[in-house]
Amino acid sequence: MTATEPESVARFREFLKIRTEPPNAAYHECAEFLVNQAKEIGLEYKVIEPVKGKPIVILTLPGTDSSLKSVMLNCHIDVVPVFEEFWTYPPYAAERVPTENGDFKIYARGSQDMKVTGSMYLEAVRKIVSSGKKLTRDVHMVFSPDEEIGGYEGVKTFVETQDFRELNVGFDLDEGLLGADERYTFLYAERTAAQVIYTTHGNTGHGSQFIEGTAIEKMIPIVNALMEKRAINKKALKEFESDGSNFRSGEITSVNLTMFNGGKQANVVPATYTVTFDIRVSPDDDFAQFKAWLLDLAKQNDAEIRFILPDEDRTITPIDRNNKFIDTFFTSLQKRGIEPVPIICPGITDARHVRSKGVPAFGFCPINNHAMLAHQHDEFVHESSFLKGIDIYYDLVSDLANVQE
Ligand SMILES: CSCC[C@H](NC=O)C(=O)O
Ligand SMILES: [Zn+2]
Ligand SMILES: [Zn+2]
Repeated sequence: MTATEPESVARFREFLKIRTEPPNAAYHECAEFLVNQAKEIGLEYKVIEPVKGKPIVILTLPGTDSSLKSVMLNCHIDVVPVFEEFWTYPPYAAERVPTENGDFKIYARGSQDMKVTGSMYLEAVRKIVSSGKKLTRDVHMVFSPDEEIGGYEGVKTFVETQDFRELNVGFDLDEGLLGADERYTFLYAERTAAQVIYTTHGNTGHGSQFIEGTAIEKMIPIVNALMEKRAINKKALKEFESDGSNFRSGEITSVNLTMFNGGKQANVVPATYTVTFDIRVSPDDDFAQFKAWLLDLAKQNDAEIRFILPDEDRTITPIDRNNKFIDTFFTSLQKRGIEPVPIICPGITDARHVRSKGVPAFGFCPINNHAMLAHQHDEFVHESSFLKGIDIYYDLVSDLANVQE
C-alpha cells in the first residue's frame, strides 16, 4: 500500500463528498459528476428524469455487438441520513485516514452503501477501456436515486420507461452485502417489506379515573400479538443459524416495533394512539396469509390499519446455471477462488424492480473480511478492499459482457 493516493481513490472520495442525502439530495450535482466521469473515460452517457428532480444516469460502454442482450450494473446514489454528532470524521468530508498496517480507511456516508460499488464499477470500466480490449455486449452502468426510500421515483419508475427497454438488459448486477468474514455472498431474492400503522380511537378523560375503552387498551393486544410473533421468529432464527453468520436472516419473517405515538399530557387519557411496525416477510411465508392475519388483528381490536408501502409481487432470480449469465457469474468468480454464498436479502433493494421485468438480477459486493457499517455511524471502507474490488469487477464485467449466445 502506497501513501500516495491512487487516482481511483481520489475520484471515489469526490463522489462521496456529494451530499446525496434526501430530502435535499444533490442529485443534479451527482449527475454532473457522473457525466464528467463518462467524458473522461470515453463512455456514452444519457441523463433522464422520468420523475422531475430524480435523474437516472446511464453510462454505456458499447460492445462489438449491441444487438445482444446487455449487462447492467446498478448503483443507487442516495444515502441514508446521519447523526453527525456521533461521527469521528465529518460524514461528507471523505477523509482518508491511515491505519496501523499501512492501509487507509475512507470515512463517509455512502462509503459502503453503496457509492463504493458505483465507484468500483466506474474504475473497472475505466481499466477495461484503457486496456484497449473490446467486449462483445454493451455494459450499462445505471446510477439511480431514492433506493433507500423504496426506489418508487427511481428504479421502479425507470423500469417502466422506453429508455430502460432500449437497454435490452440480459443480466443485472445490483446491490450486495459486504462479507463479514472470508466469505462473499450474493442476493437472489428479498423479503417483502410490510410496514404497517395501526391506529386506535377510544374514550378520553381525566388521568385519575378508570376510563373504559381507551385507545391504548385497544392497542395492547395488537402489540402483544406482534411481539409474540417476533419472539417466536427470533428464537427460530437462532436455532437454524447456529454459526451466528446472519446469512439466513432473510429466511425468517422479522417484526420490529419502530414507532409508538400518542398522548398529550400525563393526566389526559389519549383519544388516539398509533403504533408502527416494520415487518419483513420471508419468501418462505405466504404473504397473502400473513397480510390477512395483520388485517384480522386490526378488526379484532377495533383498530384502523394502513400499509405504508404499495403491494408488490415477490421477485426471485432462480439460481439456474442454464442461464449463461448466471453460469458466468460463478465461473468468473471461481477463477479468483470466490464461491459466493446465496442469501435472501433481509432488506429490500432496487433489484426487485429490475427482476419484476423478467431480468435476472444478483446483488453482489466484492468486499469480504470487512466490518458491515451500512446505515451506521462512522461508516468507512478500507482502501485496499476498494482497490481489490475493482479488479474483481474488471474480470466479472468483462466475462459477463463476453457471454456467448
Ligand atoms: C421503504 S424502502 C426501504 C428500503 C431499504 N433498503 C435498504 O436498506 C430497506 O429498509 O430495506
Ligand atoms: Zn443500499
Ligand atoms: Zn441502505
